[in-house]
Amino acid sequence: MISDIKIVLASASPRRKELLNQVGLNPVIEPSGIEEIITTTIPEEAVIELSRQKAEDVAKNQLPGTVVIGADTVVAAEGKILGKPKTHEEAFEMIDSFQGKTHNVFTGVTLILCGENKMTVRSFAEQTDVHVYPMTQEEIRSYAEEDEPMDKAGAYGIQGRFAAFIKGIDGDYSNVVGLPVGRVYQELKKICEQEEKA
Ligand SMILES: Cc1cn([C@H]2C[C@H](O)[C@@H](COP(=O)(O)OP(=O)(O)OP(=O)(O)O)O2)c(=O)[nH]c1=O
Repeated sequence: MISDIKIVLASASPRRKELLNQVGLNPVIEPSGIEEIITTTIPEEAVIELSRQKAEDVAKNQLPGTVVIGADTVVAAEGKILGKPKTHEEAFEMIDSFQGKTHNVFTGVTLILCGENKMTVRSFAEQTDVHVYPMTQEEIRSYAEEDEPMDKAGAYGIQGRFAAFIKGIDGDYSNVVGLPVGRVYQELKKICEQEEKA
């Protein structure tokens, strides 16, 4: 049964843990220590690569039967990949680049089932399109000066005050918050079924 699997979440993001808790899963938290360096201009590839690095880093230390989950989220807007802003000024520029427009949020997820001698690895990327209302320069300035944007890809939190500027989305909401939890649950179910057959 899915509730019997030991799940290790290779992430420091409180949102990812909460999303797993929401569907009845209680992961152990072990953030990876990798440095996040993006080496491709294709967002789907970037998030898959980073999610895999995070999961592999943590999977090295696990007992057989454990499933490690790694994830990474970026925003793709106007042909650029946006991670977390380093300064409030950068947060301003990121938001200004997509206000009044539609951008894409990608979360890459890697699940690793640790075995006696081998690791079974599954990765995927999920896309959600986010439509943002036009914002005044003052609205952007005031939001970008807060703490809320600073630990988030694209410099906003759809689950926070930035909801005031969200016109709508196409795709999975939880994917924007950092983990497409429905798809993760379904993948975990498949792993469970395979384990039961083996
Ligand atoms: C776009 C968007 C992103 N985010 C968050 C999700 C991710 O936590 C974060 C992107 O950073 P990530 O590098 O994907 O994750 P993280 O640094 O928080 O955690 P770890 O690397 O340890 O796994 O942005 C929101 O919470 N709301 C949003 O609307």
